Amino acid sequence: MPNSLSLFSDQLAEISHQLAENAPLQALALIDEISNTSYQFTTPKPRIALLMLKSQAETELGQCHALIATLNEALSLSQDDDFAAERLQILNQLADQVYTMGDYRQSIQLWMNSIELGLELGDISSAILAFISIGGIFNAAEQHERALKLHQQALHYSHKLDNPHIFYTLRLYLAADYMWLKLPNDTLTILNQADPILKKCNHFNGIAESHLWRAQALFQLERYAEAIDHLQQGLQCAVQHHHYWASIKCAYHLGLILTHQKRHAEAEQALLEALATASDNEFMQLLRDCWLGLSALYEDMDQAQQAYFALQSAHSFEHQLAKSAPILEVEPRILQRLAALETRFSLEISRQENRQLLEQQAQQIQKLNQLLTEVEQDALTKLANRRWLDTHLAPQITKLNAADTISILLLDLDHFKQINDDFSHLAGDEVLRDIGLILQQACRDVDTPVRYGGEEFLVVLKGLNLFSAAKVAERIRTQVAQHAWPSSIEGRQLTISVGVAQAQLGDNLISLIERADLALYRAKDLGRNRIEL
Ligand SMILES: Nc1nc2c(ncn2[C@@H]2O[C@H](COP(=O)(O)OP(=O)(O)OP(=O)(O)O)[C@@H](O)[C@H]2O)c(=O)[nH]1
Repeated sequence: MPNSLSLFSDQLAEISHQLAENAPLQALALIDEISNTSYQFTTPKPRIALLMLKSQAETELGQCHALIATLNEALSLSQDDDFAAERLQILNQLADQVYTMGDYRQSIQLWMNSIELGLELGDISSAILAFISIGGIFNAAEQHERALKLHQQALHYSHKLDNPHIFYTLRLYLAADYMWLKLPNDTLTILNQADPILKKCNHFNGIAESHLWRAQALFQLERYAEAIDHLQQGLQCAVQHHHYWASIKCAYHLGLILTHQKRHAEAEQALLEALATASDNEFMQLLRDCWLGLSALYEDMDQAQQAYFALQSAHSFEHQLAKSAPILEVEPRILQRLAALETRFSLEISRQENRQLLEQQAQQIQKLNQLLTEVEQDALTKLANRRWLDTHLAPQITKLNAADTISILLLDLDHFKQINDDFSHLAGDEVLRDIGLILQQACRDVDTPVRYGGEEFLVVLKGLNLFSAAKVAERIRTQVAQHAWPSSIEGRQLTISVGVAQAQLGDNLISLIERADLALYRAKDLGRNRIEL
C-alpha cells in the first residue's frame, strides 16, 4: 500500500479540520472509519496521532469513559523513548480526566509519572503544571494548607519561567486554595493578576473558572448579588466552550447561593442542571456535591422526604468516592515520592538556570570580543588600526630585549589623490580595500598589516631583521605594481613607496615609526615605487 501514508495524512488533516470547525461527531465517524481499515504502518506514530485526535473529539463530546480508554491505548502505544513527548502529553490529559472523574489515587500516580518524565525531558513547564495539579488533589482531599504550600512552592519554581499558561493556571489554583482557607480577599487579589492574561490568551475554560472562584470569594464576603452575577457569567462561558467541570461547578454554586437567598425554584433548576451534566460525565465528587446541595435545598423548603432521598444519593456517591480515592491510605508513599521529586525539581531548575547563565555569559563575552575587535579594526579594509598599534605594538617595542627582532614597513600609495580626483572617492576606497587584501596575503600568521591612516599602511613583521623586512617590502611593491585593479579605475596602474625600519633597543613606537617615515620620504623623493631603509 505505497500511498497509504499520504492518504492517512490527508485524513488526519480532515479530522483536525472537523475538530476546528466544532464538528466532533463527524470527526469521530471518520476516525472510526479509518480505524476499521487495515493500514500497515511500521511505527505506532500514526496510530498515536489518530488516538490523540480521537481524545480531542471525545473531550468535546464529554464521553469520559471512551476518552479514558482512548488515552490508555495511546499511553500503552507511546512507551518507546521515541514517543516520550507524546507520552507526556497523554499522561497529562489522562491524569486530568481521571482526576475530574474523582479517581484521585490514579490521577496522583499519573501526575507523578508526568513530573518524572517532564524532568527527564527537561520540560520544566510540563513538570510544574503536573506539580500544580497534585496540589489540586490535596484540595479535593480537604488538605487545603498542604495544597497551598505546594502551590506556593510551584510559584517559587515558576517565577522565572515566561509561560502564560503556568502563570494563570497556578493563580487559578491559588485562588481556590485561598477560597478554601477562607481568605476571600487573597482570592480576589490573585484572580486580578490572572484575569488579564486569561483574556489575552482567550482561555475560556480559565475565564469560567476565574468567575467561579471569584463568586465564591464574594459569597464569603457576603456580596451575594455580585457572586450570583459571576456564577452566571462563568456558567455561560463554560457551557459555550464545553467546559463541563466548570459548568457543573458554577451551576452547583449558583444553586447554593440561590438557596441561601431563598430563591428556591431558581436554586432547584440550577442544581438539577448541575446534576444532569455531572451525571452525563460521571464526575463522582460533583455528583455527591449536587445531591448534598439538593438535600440542603429541600430541607430549607421543609420537604423532609425529598431531602432525605437526596442525602441518601449523596452518601452512595460518597461511598464510591471513598473506594476510588482513599488519598489518606496512599499518603505516606505519595509524600515520600513528592519529596524526592521536589529535590529533582530544584536540581533541574538550577541546572537550567546555570545553563542559561553560561549561555548569557558566552554571548556577552562574544559581544565584548566583537566590540574589542571593532575598536581595533579599520572599518574599510578590516585591517588592524592605529589603536591596535598603541595597544599591542607599543608595549612590545618599549620592552624589547636583545633576543627580539621586530621590523616595520610604512607603505604609502603613490599619487593616490589622483585616483580620487579622476575617478571618485568610492573608486579610491576600492583601491584601499584591494591594498588591504594584498597586505593580508603577504603576511604570515605572526605578522600584522595595519591601516595607519588615509592611504598609508604599516606592516609589523615579527622575527625579521631590516634586510629580511626589505625583501618582504619588495615583494609587496611588486605585487601592487602588477595588481589587476578594479574596473572603476579604468586600467590605471598604481604603485607604492615603502620605508623600512627595524626596532632597536631603547626605541618606542613613535621613534620607530619616525625612522620608517624618514625612509618613506626618501623613497618618495627618489621617484616613488621604491623601497628605502
Ligand atoms: N578614497 C579615499 N581616499 C582617501 C582616504 N583617506 C585618505 N584619502 C585620500 O588620499 C589622498 C592622499 O593624497 P596625498 O597625501 O596628497 O598624497 P598622494 O596623492 O598619494 O601623493 P604622494 O603620497 O605624494 O605620492 C588624499 O586625496 C586623501 O583624500 C580614504 O579613506 N578613502
